[in-house]
Amino acid sequence: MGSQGANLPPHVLIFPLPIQGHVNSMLRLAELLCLADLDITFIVSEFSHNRLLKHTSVASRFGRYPGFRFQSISDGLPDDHPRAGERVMDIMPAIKNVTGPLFKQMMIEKNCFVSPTRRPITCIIADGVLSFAGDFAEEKGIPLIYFRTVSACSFWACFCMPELIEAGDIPLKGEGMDLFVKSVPGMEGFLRRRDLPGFCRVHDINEPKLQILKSETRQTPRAQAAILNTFEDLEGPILSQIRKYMPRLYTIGPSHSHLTARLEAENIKTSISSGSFWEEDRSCVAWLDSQPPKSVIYVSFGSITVVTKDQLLEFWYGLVNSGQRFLWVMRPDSIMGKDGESQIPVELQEGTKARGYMVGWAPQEEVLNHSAIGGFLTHSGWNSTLESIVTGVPMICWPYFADQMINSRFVSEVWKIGLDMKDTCDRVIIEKMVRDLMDVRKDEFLPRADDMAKLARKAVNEGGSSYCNLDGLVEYIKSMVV
Ligand SMILES: O=c1ccn([C@@H]2O[C@H](COP(=O)(O)OP(=O)(O)O[C@H]3O[C@H](CO)[C@@H](O)[C@H](O)[C@H]3O)[C@@H](O)[C@H]2O)c(=O)[nH]1
Ligand SMILES: C[C@H]1CC[C@@H]2C(C(=O)O)=CO[C@@H](O)[C@@H]21
Repeated sequence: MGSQGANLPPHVLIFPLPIQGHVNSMLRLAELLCLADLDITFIVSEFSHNRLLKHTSVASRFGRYPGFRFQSISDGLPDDHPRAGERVMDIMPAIKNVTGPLFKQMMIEKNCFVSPTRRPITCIIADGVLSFAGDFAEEKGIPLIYFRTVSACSFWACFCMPELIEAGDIPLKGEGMDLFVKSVPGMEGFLRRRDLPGFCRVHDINEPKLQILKSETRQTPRAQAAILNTFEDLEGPILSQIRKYMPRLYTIGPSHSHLTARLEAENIKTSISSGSFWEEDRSCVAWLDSQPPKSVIYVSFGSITVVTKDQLLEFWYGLVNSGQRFLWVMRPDSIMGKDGESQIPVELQEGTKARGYMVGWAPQEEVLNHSAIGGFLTHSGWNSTLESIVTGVPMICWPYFADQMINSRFVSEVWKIGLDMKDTCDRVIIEKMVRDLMDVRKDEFLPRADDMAKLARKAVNEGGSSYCNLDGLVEYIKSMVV
């Protein structure tokens, strides 16, 4: 590198698993690093890139950072693959077998993205489930940091999978689901088998989803450092366990409010940018404007959940019969086996007209921030959980798969900011839980949710744990440049 090159900033390659929740949080990390004047190459699948360009302002959002570049790559799945429901797990072998070799070839052909104005990649920040990126980094001697986009509690339970297998807690055969699990240190006494990450719900330990998550998670410590989208006051005891294996662990979350705080501090005026793969229907904000404070329960199951028609009806009756107002996000691809318009019972049509509003995709952060929202019926995806925590909105959790199973247990039993409805889908239970959250027990949940929201905001503002950790991460990335 010539004398001018020596002044160039570090060049970080960021590589998320290309699904909504992961791309969202890695884009926020990318923007936080852009604000620290680092050069970024962001690897995104062609499928996700097209969605982002179509439905978001990502081009103008990152246009203000001259050091930021997108680089697209195939995710190994055909264009018409649903990338939702059970079939989302197809992305794991596809990305390893197809994207992995393409990535290696791209890095070699492009000389690690060197240019007259950019250093070759000085550090790779890869999604914690992309071990092939770690293999490449190790082979080429490039410093490696893993960013696992789920909760610390889910990461830690996955890390303990070998011990869980040894103890006979997995494979979960549908029996003894309420037995407490003893081999996840720090979670004794409240974690039941049914709360383990959904990947443990297999009949045979050789099933690929268990084996993939076990090996991807256990290889994390080979990275020089790890990043988690959480904060110390939320998951401190679990973070202490993880640090026994990975002492250089940066918690920088909640990343969405961290980004807002840093942009405000820099006086950069911007609207919330969600990185959505679907068109946001903003009409729901106008509807919320006309509702009383804390009167509406927001219902959304994220970007992957698929429900059967029977489950849909149970939710619908439960919501209508609760007598509460509701705003419901129903993604166009979220109903299993939808075949034309089926007849919607008249009482549901009337109940919805009177107190409900439905959209295909909402500006979720803005919705949760709205004064009319009093509760969130969620699938417990980690981004949704954090967005709810930051806004002090109590939750009813209906986890669908993966980390959601354990996140929901933490919401109800550890943080006590909501109710866990896992493994049931019954209109009577839904009606009761909605009434409890929004009315009967609201004075129990709201103050605790409010306290946690204050801690979250403290973490991401100047002097807070996530704020200081991000500064530490930037310094560490700078120190890696040779
Ligand atoms: O109408 C909507 C619904 C959702 N969102 C956003 O979409 C994201 C959804 O993320 P998340 O809640 O994490 O759910 P998933 O999309 O299901 O995310 C996947 O990725 C997460 C992070 O790794 C995991 O925690 C989840 O279990 C996994 O399903 C959030 O930022 C929401 O704000 C919207 O903007 N509008
Ligand atoms: C499709 C799933 C495979 C791994 C990811 C994950 C994780 O623990 O990192 C949880 O659920 C999904 O987001 C991903």
